[in-house]
Amino acid sequence: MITAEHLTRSYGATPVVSDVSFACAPGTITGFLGPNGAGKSTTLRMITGLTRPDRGSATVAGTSFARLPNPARVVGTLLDPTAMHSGRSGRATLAITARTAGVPLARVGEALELVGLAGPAAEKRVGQYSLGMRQRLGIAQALLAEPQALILDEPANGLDPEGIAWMRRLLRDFADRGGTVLLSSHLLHEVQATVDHLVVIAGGRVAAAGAMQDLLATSGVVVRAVDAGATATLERALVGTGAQVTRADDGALTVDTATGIDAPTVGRLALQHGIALGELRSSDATGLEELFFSLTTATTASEEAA
Ligand SMILES: Nc1ncnc2c1ncn2[C@@H]1O[C@H](COP(=O)(O)OP(=O)(O)OP(=O)(O)O)[C@@H](O)[C@H]1O
Repeated sequence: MITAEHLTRSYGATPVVSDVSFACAPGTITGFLGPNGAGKSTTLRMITGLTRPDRGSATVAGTSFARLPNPARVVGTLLDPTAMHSGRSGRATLAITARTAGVPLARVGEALELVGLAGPAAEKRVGQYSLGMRQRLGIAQALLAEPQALILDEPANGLDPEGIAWMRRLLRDFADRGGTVLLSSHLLHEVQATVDHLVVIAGGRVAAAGAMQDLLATSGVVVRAVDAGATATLERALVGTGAQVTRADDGALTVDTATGIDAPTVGRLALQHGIALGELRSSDATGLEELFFSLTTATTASEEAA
């Protein structure tokens, strides 16, 4: 189990992470999703004891990271693959980690095999590795001491599609054996097929969280007026029916179908108000994309207004 409770951090006067709380259960993969600069790395660094929160706390397996006697055996982390010593080989890098964590050296070969870096690649210096190879080595390092949890910051960075599919299988297998996975990404399509749960962060705050299926269910009908000036009228009319409406920067309104409103109802309402529609569709096909987009832009807009 990984928990974050009210994690809050500012740099100078700028709040970077504000009151972020969530929990990741064993046997699941949680995606921590947000645009660049949303506060993902800062949150993961607070969970892993690298950055001190101004407020709030985090635990892994019931204990704060700093109090874990041998953290590598409890939680494998991949936070910055470019921070590895470039003069050492992949094998030597893992051997040092193994010694530090008290893991038998035989495990190094197994881990290299597991991430597809066995053979000549293992003997190359890390400085000669591509970003994808560094990510694989970082994942080997995280898995080396056979932890029960994994915290990975943008693990798909630099991986090709085959690499992303490989990582997906590896993480699913880890979770199926009871492990807890928390991984961050700024790309929705990267995590969409991988994770069971999502925590969406925007502007340092949790914008949405829950099971993937539940989050998909909160998407609905997307409607857009031809004349941008009519958007506010349309939004008011929709809200007047009790619908929940989110407005994106480009004027598209997403109407939550959970409140019972459907596309024909939205169309009729627009007609009653004399509003010509340029777009009216169900957002099912790209539901999560709409959700991610609307949540992140909505949060940004509300912050600007504050
Ligand atoms: N040590 C620091 N000092 C000052 N500002 C920082 C520091 N670390 C992060 N920030 C700022 O905090 C904000 C959030 O950064 P963070 O790296 O947590 O975001 P992120 O969601 O991981 O983004 P990305 O996807 O680009 O890595 C950014 O505006 C960043 O510039």
